[in-house]
Amino acid sequence: MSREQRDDWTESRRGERRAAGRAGFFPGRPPLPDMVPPLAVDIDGTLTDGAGAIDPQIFDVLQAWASPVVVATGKAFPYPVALAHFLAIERAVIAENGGVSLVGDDLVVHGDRAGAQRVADAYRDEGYDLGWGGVDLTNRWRETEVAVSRDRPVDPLRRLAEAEGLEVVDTGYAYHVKDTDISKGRALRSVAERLGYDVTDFAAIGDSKNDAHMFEEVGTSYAVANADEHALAAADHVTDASYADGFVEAAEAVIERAE
Ligand SMILES: O=C(O)COP(=O)(O)O
Ligand SMILES: [Mg+2]
Repeated sequence: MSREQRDDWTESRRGERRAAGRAGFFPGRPPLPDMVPPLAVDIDGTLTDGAGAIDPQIFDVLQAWASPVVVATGKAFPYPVALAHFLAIERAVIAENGGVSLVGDDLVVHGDRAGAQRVADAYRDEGYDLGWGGVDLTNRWRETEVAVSRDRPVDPLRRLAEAEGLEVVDTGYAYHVKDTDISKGRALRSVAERLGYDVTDFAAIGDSKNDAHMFEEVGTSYAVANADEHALAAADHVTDASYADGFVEAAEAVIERAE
């Protein structure tokens, strides 16, 4: 299959799924309206269940969503790209807490890894490892930051990060050593423009501190019930349900407001 054929196939699949979604063909789901806001959605703690696995119920919602869906995560770039690919939704992703963003073939790296790498090297020199075991798939593909397991000491990490003018963000899944001016919110402003929207057109759904900047930028934001204090404080709304159940609840609330 040539690239053009693949892209045509993806476009037609996306059209079929959206048509199915709008016709209410998905189990137990009313038809989705044509005009819904573009959606920015976090992965860990939002599209997952309590054990960290992607919850299949999110597939129908994201595939049928009639406006762009931006997957915005603290994870390294390959993770959201793979999720968008296998969902056959457009490639509009934010990775590394806003350090990298992609819209179609337009890839922007908003930072660099050098400072965070110096922090990681100094942390190791003090006798701490990053906590990911053998092959470090958490950091292997990172270009703008370094993530450390939450079961490792955070005080020396914060001290070393501050000495480099960097910050440590605890997402509930990892400690991220990153530039202070990089965020999902700043990257979403860029992605929205590249998609032809204003960032305030978006609805955003997330669960932790690294989503708070995004919540402050968008038109309406939802924290799922399992969110941390930072996300709960920054969100316009909080769902009753947790994890992916909370995501579906928030998505349905966005739809209701759009009708
Ligand atoms: O990688 C993390 O620490 C959290 O990832 P998330 O932004 O998708 O929740
Ligand atoms: Mg999260």
